[in-house]
This record gives sequence, C-alpha cells and structure tokens, in this order.
Amino acid sequence: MGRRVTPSADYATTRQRLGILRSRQVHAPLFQVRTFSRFHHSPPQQSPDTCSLFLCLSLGAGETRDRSSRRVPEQWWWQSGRPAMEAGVGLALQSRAAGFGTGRRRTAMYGAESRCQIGSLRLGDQLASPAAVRARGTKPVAPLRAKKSAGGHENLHNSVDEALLLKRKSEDVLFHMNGRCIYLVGMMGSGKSTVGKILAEVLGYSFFDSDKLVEQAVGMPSVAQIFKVHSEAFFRDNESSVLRDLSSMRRLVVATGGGAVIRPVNWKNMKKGLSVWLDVPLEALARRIAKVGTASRPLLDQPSGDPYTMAFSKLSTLAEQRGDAYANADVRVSLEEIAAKLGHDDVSKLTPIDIALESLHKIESFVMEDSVTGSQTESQAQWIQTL
Ligand SMILES: Nc1ncnc2c1ncn2[C@@H]1O[C@H](COP(=O)(O)OP(=O)(O)O)[C@@H](O)[C@H]1O
Ligand SMILES: O=C(O)C1=C[C@@H](OP(=O)(O)O)[C@@H](O)[C@H](O)C1
Repeated sequence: MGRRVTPSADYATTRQRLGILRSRQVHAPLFQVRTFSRFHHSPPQQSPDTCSLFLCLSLGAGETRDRSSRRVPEQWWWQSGRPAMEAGVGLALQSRAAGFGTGRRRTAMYGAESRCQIGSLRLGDQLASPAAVRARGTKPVAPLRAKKSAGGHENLHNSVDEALLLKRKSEDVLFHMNGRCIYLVGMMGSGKSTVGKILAEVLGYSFFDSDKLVEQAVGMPSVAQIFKVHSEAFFRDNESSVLRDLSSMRRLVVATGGGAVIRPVNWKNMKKGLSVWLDVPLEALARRIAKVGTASRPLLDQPSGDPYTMAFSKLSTLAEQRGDAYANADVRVSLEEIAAKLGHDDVSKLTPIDIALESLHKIESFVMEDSVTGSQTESQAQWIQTL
C-alpha cells in the first residue's frame, strides 16, 4: 500500500475555490435563463463576475417569445440578442476547429426544434466563469470567439445548428440533473478530458481532471513521475482520495483516470453522481495514443517498438483485466453506435462534438428514466450497498 499524502496547499485552494464556485452557481447563466424564461419579465441581474450573454433566438416563428409563450421585450432582444448570436457562432466555430461533423445530418438524427427558445452562452471570461476553475495543468477550454471559416456560409449554418443542438440538449439534461456530478470513465485516450470539457462548458458545470488533481495533491508534475518515484498503488490511493473529495461537490464534470473503475470504493463515490462510459474500440484508442505518444501514460510507455502496436497490445491486456468494470457506469456511449447512426464507416470520423451530443442524449434518457423509476434498480442498490 502506498503512503497517502496530505493534499498540498494548491489542492486546498482548489477546494476552497470549489466552495466559492458552489455559491457562484446560483448566478450561473443557465439558472438565470431558466428562472427568467419561466417566471420573470424583467432582465435577470448579471453577476458582476460572470460574463454571460442571453441568446434570444426566434426560430421560424417570426417573433421572440419565452417558454411560457410571452413575448420577450424587444429592447432586450436588441441589447442581448446580437452579441449572444456572436457567442453562438463563436461556440460553433470553436467546435468546428475541434473537428465538426455535418450539422444537417445530426439535426435529422436528433430532430430540430422550431419553437422559440431562450438560452444563454457564456463568453470566455476564463477567470470569472465557474467552468474556468480547474486543476492546475488542465488545459482551459479556448475562449469562445468567432473565427472566419473557410467553408463559408453553409459551414457556418451547420456550426450554429450544432452549437444550438448541444446547448438545447444541455438545458433539457440540466433540468433533470439536480446538480449531480458527471463522471466520465473509459480507457486511456477514450476522450474523457476532451468530451468532458465540452460537456462542462455547455452545462455550465466545472471541469476537473482527476489525474491533474492527484498530481497537485502529491506535488508532482506528472502521473508518469508519480508511478516512477512512488508506485501505481500510491497513485491509486491518491486517486481514490481525490474522487472521494470530489463526490461531495455538485455540478462538476470529472474526467477520471482510465483505471479508476477497478476500485469498488471509487464506484461508491462515483455513484453519488452520474457515470458515463466512453466506449471506444481499441484500434482507435491505440491510433490516438500512438499519435500523441505514451510518455504521459506510464502503463503504456514502452522503451522500444512501433507505438501503435505496443499501445494496442497493452490496451488489449488492460481491457481484459478490467473486464466489465466500465459497464458499471450508468450510461454507455459507444462510438461504434454513433458512427453507425451517422453513417460513418469509421469511428475516427466522429468529432468530440458528436460524442458530447450523444452523451447528452444518453444522459437525458437515463435521468428521465431515473426520475420515473425513483432511482437505481434493486440489484444496483444492493450492489452499491456491498461496496
Ligand atoms: N473524437 C476524437 N477524435 C480524434 N481524437 C480525439 C477524439 N477525442 C479525443 N481525441 C484525442 O485523443 C487523445 C486522448 O484524448 P483525451 O481526451 O486526453 O483522453 P482521456 O482523457 O480519456 O485519456 C487526445 O490527443 C485527444 O485530442
Ligand atoms: O488506465 C489507467 O490505469 C490510467 C489512465 C491514466 O488516465 P487517462 O485515462 O486520463 O489517460 C492515468 O490515470 C494513469 O496513467 C493510469
């Protein structure tokens, strides 16, 4: 068993900031929008440290109405609509930079809503926004800003389409989430951090990468170094402490380390929120990892050999050892299934946005069913009791 370390001052600060973050959530744009669109006729107060803009869009109906079909005062529309449209375009273009698929096909897949909607998009005030509070070393989500697209108008429309689909779906999901955290699980390289950041952004949640929090707690710059200087067991003990601490928070998207699923105690903590398994074929994982190198992933790091072959072989062994541990997740997002739905012959054609959107759909189905059936099935509840 490895020695547990006392969390560093940085980690303590992060936790303190999380405390602040929880109170800030009261002013989170989505909350404001919901309140506003349901109950109020006066503009919601913007918190001074939140750079939020309100997106008032009239899709097809010719005038702007809120969800109770009341007309939104025109003045607001002018005050807030235009910059917010730009924010929408910014989000879309940022996503396209991450590699968008075709918006039309996705609109057909998930259905377009034509009624008027009021939503909000946060602009990239990284310091002020709750989503910006993230562990040291975690790459921040790039600020949302419009960029010129080589693809011209059609691309722009597709991008806005996709950004709106994501945003709308996230509002539907939020409605049923009650602030529950989302834990992304899956093999190394399955896209937990990449997709997690998108989900956090659209849900107005904060993103945390558990590997980064362990690095902070231990006071070492990389997981690879923790494995080398201490041991895997030491890393796992700290990973469990981090997950335990995070499980008492709300409104977080957590990208867990690929091996977090092997410890039952981690499941006990992750089951306080909602877990999502990104199920990616091993070939695709090996391709991604070979592309970026294995230095940051000590379990895959090999001194010699073809990077793809070595990664594939080690990932296969790990997948076998981990057996069905990933299948304990509440929701499974299979890249093969998404590719089949979108008519792609290869999962490598899927973008992080495709995967984030499918994750939201799956999460929505789960939370809606959950609210109807009361919560876990009896066998699930019994299983959690045994952990
Ligand atoms: N849908 C995707 N298509 C192609 N590459 C991706 C996709 N999602 C993630 N990646 C890339 O794969 C690598 C691993 O992704 P990451 O999000 O760090 O995975 P994890 O957090 O699960 O280890 C990164 O280089 C990332 O850019
Ligand atoms: O699968 C694993 O056992 C591991 C996955 C890594 O995280 P990512 O899944 O983020 O690469 C990291 O926690 C560590 O290298 C061990």
